[in-house]
Amino acid sequence: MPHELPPPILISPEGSFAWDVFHRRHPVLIESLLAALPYGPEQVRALRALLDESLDGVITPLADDAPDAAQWHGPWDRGHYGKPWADTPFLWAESYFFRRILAATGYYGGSGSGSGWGSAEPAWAGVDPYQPMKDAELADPALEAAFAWYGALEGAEPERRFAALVEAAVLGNRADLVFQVTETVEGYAAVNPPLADDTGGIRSRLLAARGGTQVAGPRVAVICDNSGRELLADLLLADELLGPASLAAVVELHVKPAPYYISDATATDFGKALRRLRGMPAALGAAGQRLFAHAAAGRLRAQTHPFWCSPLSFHDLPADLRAGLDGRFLLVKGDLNYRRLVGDRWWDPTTPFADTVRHLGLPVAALRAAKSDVVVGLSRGQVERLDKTEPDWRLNGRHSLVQTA
Ligand SMILES: O=P(O)(O)OC[C@H]1O[C@](O)(CO)[C@@H](O)[C@@H]1O
Repeated sequence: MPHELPPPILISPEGSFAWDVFHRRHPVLIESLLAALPYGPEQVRALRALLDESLDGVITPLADDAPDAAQWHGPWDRGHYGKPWADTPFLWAESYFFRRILAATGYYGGSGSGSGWGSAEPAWAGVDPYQPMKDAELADPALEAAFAWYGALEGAEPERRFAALVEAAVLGNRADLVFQVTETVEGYAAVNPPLADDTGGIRSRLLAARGGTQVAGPRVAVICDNSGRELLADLLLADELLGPASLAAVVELHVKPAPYYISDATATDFGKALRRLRGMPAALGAAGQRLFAHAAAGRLRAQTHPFWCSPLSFHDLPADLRAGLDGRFLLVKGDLNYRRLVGDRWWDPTTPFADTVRHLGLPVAALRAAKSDVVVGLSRGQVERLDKTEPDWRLNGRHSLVQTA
């Protein structure tokens, strides 16, 4: 049944999760950026000015000569420039904040004054401000032990392998670096069973999509979220999809065209993660080798599109991207992508998942640890119990969802 879209989540009121992200998480984030790379006075000033502006100022547009000004001043403009940040939809404002970090650090060249383009001080151009944090996560020697379970899957039934790999891809989403700016991720053992678990449904849809050929499944488009631990798990899932069960003919990893939300995966991160995996021992390293071969054969592809760094929900997919996704099975990873998939709105959590993704017109699965207010597809009983026993259940990252439609 079609639902009217509920109201969007705004940054205000004070005390809401979105308010907390801007007023508690972002100040810590800006300090971490300043501590991570030796920025000069221009970048330091610009980062601090951005923070001040976002806490109680009005939204300044990008300079007209910013490389993506045409998008931000065109189809992505929702009339928020010149208005107070506090009155702005959370999704738009948070995404724009991350774009403005790139302007402030000079990622697109420029002085860091907020324009981000065309000045004579290009030293930080192309430098990912989050690279030190991403590199530290990928260099962690504990990763081998954290993925040791993978070796034990050898010889396991295909259903069990698939379920374990989906679970790892969901659990990997807990480890994102935005969340860790202010929250702690406990050991995986502390996680609850998923609030919704349609892992079996995903597998049967992929099998069904093989149709009469029985040779290979559909093209699967993974709308990636974080690099590091999450991307390693996603790569192992991709290997499984391309493996003997032939659940996918091709896996496209849709990564971000630029650094975004701290740990979001770019093509650089894809390369680094796959190299890290290939360097691991035994079954993990073998999976890395296979994935390199799949990449060379065109069965594993990293793809990107400017829209993945836009401040909009998937209701606004541009025509060229929508056409490029046609015929794909979408695997949508993570919390931010979930917000963009169903819409960053005050959904009644008992709204059926299928109703919220119908706008896409594509088969889709969402794999996500809950870290924001948006949630759909639960039963009234679940919601009442959680509201009573664990008031921050939507936000604390201890609950996950595996949903498909
Ligand atoms: O990496 P993910 O899973 O998209 O999570 C991003 C995090 O940042 C947020 O956008 C809030 O800052 C939440 O949605 C979530 O806590």
